[in-house]
Amino acid sequence: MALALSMGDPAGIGPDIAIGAWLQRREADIAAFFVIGDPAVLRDRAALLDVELPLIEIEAAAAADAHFAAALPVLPVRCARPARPGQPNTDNASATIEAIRQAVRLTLTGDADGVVTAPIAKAVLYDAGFLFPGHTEFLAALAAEHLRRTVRPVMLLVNSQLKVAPVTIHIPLKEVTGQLTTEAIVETGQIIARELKARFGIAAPRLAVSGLNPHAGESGALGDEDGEIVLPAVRQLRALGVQAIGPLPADTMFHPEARASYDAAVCMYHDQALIPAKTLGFHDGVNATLGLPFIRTSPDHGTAFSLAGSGDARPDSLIAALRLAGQMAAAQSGRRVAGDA
Ligand SMILES: NC(=O)C1=CN([C@@H]2O[C@H](COP(=O)(O)OP(=O)(O)OC[C@H]3O[C@@H](n4cnc5c(N)ncnc54)[C@H](O)[C@@H]3O)[C@@H](O)[C@H]2O)C=CC1
Ligand SMILES: NCC(=O)COP(=O)(O)O
Repeated sequence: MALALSMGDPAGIGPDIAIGAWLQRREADIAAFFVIGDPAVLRDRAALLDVELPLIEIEAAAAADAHFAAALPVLPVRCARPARPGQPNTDNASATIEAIRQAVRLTLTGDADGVVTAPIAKAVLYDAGFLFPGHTEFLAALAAEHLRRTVRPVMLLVNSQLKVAPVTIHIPLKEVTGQLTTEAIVETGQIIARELKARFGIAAPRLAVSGLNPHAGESGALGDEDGEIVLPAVRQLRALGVQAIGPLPADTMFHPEARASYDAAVCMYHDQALIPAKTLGFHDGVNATLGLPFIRTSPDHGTAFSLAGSGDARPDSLIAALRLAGQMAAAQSGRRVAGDA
């Protein structure tokens, strides 16, 4: 079986990095994957990049494995309009979304090993009526439909230096305090601890939980949430058998000695988690969604419209995402795939 790679915004660097990852498939030792997207966009982008791209249109995911060594397999989802690099078009939003849907469907039916997503431009999809803040929340909704229960997705950023997850995800900063609850922190911590064991082979995961306010509230002088919301969550996690410490001041929990004391950091909001993640490992960074009934990884960067078709978009983060998805699939099934140590 192969991994399903949704094409992302066709005007962004998704096509460039998909081509780049396939061209490096041997030296990068990545598991087989197929793109769900528009073959014409990939052909045009390869021509613009001046690279030779053998591409094969497939009718079913099952055909991907057999072709992957010789050609980039593509399960067609065609764009409504020609994709112009760097010029996103809301008319193509439905193809972007359909590619994600198909990747999830094929993974849930067992026809693909996992979902890997190339970047979407959120504002472009919002303009086309997309109701979810990002992939993470959309994938959770698809998972909830499948499982017939609510699903809490956890956005785990992974690079060689750090694993870190925000509890609240894509919400305005002014709404963080209202949405941050002890229950949300506990659920997030439990999901991380469970999946670090199951998917990352960490037998006894240690979590470091950040505070919300400067200096984790400075004993309440700089905010009540650390004592009233975060501390009870850390205590509950410990009572549930999860090794957790905190609330820690977020500004001093990411230096090398601090990072050595935990396996994953749990932060209270998006930038508190993503700034250290992207600063410490932008090009080897992967965004993995935990808490889903399927594997999902993604490069940690966005659509980088100004780089589309330029030849300057590095495929490294996508390669890291494909490798991690391959390793997670192997851990899930107990078999070895490319990318294992
Ligand atoms: N998983 C996803 O679908 C994600 C989507 N986005 C979306 O991407 C759009 C653009 O977001 P930005 O904040 O500008 O972030 P961005 O990651 O697209 O770009 C940030 C900077 O990094 C550079 N960069 C990004 N990827 C690169 C690569 N592979 N090689 C070399 N340089 C690279 C860009 O040129 C830019 O200077 C937004 O609409 C955002 O919502 C952002 C992050 C993740
Ligand atoms: N900042 C990370 C990001 O935007 C990724 O979001 P998602 O589309 O993977 O939910």
